[in-house]
Amino acid sequence: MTVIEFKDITKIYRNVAALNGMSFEIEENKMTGVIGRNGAGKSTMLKILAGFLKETTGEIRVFSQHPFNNLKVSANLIFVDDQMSLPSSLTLREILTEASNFYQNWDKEFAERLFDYFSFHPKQRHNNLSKGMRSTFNMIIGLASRCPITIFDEPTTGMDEAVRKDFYRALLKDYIAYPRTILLSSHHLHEVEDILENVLIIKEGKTLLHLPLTDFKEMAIGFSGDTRNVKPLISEKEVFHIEENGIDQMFAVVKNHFTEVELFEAKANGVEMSPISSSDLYVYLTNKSKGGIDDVFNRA
Ligand SMILES: Nc1ncnc2c1ncn2[C@@H]1O[C@H](COP(=O)(O)OP(=O)(O)OP(=O)(O)O)[C@@H](O)[C@H]1O
Repeated sequence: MTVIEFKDITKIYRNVAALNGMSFEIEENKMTGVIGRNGAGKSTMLKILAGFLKETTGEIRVFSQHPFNNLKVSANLIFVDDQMSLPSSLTLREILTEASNFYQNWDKEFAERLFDYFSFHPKQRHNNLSKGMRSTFNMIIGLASRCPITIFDEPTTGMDEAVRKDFYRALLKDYIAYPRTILLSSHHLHEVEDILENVLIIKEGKTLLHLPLTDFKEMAIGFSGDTRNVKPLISEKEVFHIEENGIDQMFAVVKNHFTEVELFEAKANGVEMSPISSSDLYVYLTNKSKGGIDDVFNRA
């Protein structure tokens, strides 16, 4: 069943177009990674979906309803990010108690176990926590609430390496035990790819790709070798990346629609083939059209 639908959504902030006609659908109880470079529009999209912001144009449905200021949506959705505002007058213990009253699927025992594991003190206050501890505490709320739609927007900001690993592990284990629709945004595909089922890649305010991660991992192939042999192989193919490697040598990353015979012939011509990791492919696909960092150093 589809729980989230975006149809041609735009969002204009004054004169900045953050979303440029974004469309996608999310099925119930899937874990989807929302991946994109800085400024791609991830947070804007997630905030529109959560009902915090209103789209400029387009059609959006969450549980078949328009999410902006919608009670059904807010009662069944949690949005976790590093700016999550929690009452500064309450202690962490009091915040957990309030959360247990608000979220109907709240798992008190699970929240307590996470709270102890991460060594929080019940009398600490949220606004006195370090950046990483705040993210960790917010993560506890996000997990223990077990909302039908759970959104984590860059949840690991400030967390150290060990806590990040614990977070992803806890998220995966809890999702397997209590399946729900989870959206997890990140700039770093490599960090989250082990736990995702689907990936939604956003570029310049639009959906670039939305597919199962396993398909994404097999989507591209790399060819390197003599330019005379590589070029004919990739002509009329979807090319994601090209590098010239010295004189008459090149490396190309292309969509993998090759037959066994084509690959056999390429190998016979001395072309080397390599798998492309999903994080490398993501970087190639989301590179800016203006060229690379080297161009900054090349004065005309
Ligand atoms: N409140 C705002 N007012 C004006 N422009 C905004 C506002 N919020 C976001 N933008 C702009 O909209 C675009 C998309 O921003 P958004 O925060 O959604 O991207 P993002 O993919 O989440 O980025 P990051 O990964 O850096 O957090 C950017 O150009 C940003 O500058």
